[in-house]
Amino acid sequence: MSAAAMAFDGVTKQFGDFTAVDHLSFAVPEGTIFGFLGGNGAGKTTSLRMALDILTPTGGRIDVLGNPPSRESASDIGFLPEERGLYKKMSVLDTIVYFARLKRMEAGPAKQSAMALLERLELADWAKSPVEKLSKGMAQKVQVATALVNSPKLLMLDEPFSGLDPVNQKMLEDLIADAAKDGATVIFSTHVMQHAERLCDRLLMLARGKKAFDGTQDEARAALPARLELASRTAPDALPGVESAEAIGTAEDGWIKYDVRLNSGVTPEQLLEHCTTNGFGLRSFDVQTPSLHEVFIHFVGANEEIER
Ligand SMILES: Nc1ncnc2c1ncn2[C@@H]1O[C@H](COP(=O)(O)OP(=O)(O)OP(=O)(O)O)[C@@H](O)[C@H]1O
Repeated sequence: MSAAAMAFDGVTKQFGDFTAVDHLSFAVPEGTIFGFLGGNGAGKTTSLRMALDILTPTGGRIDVLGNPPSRESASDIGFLPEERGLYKKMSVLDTIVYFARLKRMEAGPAKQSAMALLERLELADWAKSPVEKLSKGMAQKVQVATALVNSPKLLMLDEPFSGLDPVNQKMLEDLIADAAKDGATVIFSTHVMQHAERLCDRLLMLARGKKAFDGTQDEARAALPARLELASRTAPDALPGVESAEAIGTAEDGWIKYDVRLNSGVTPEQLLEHCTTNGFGLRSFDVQTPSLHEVFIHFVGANEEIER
């Protein structure tokens, strides 16, 4: 694995008696898109704030771009906070340039980069307008631009999709994917599985401050018992490795469709091989890939608030 852009090692954060982040360890490999997934109050924002040196951990160690969290690294990091806020009277372009200058960009390149982002975000016509004239979603896109303007090595986006309509969500997904293609490491928090499903190389699932899962999407899916749909003449429930088989419909000529769940650790390939070797007639055999939502429920539980 390549070097880590961020690593937590046994990190805990307590607010009084309440433990918001509980002995959390994970690493974000450089150049990946990494999703922080968890329901409300899971500890996502608290973790990002510790990585940005806004909050100090109660215990454990954090490494960001090879150093402990510090304001010194600010120019290498782009951050979209959960609470959005910009100077209302400042123009859209000046706002983005202001943030670029804070990150030590020269005036010329700052303006160029800001305009390129505004074009990309379809906000170029608003460059001279004060921020207060923008809709909430448009203002959020401007704030995304302030995080991206200096092409930071590490992007941390806290709930970047919330408040955006589907067209703008897609625009932001493309922007995130392109930033990663250009070499940035992107960490974003969300409780909407679809964005994570489309974007993330790796995931961290949090439940009440504790790590519930950390790894790739494939690894997460592989941990779930396999499910498949098959059509056979005989019920498949007695086949080895089958946990349950529910008839879900009849195909022509007496073939019956079944929704089959396998025992943990049994693969669909093993079942198929058994059927072939033992002459168990099959008309169809379709492996069902679990959605990230199902994966989340498996690791974190159905009681956590989450959107599909
Ligand atoms: N400054 C604080 N003082 C006391 N408790 C806090 C503070 N900040 C966060 N918490 C608590 O820590 C827990 C984790 O909060 P956090 O904001 O990190 O969750 P989150 O995963 O980002 O949730 P959400 O999706 O709702 O934003 C919550 O129970 C929250 O009430």
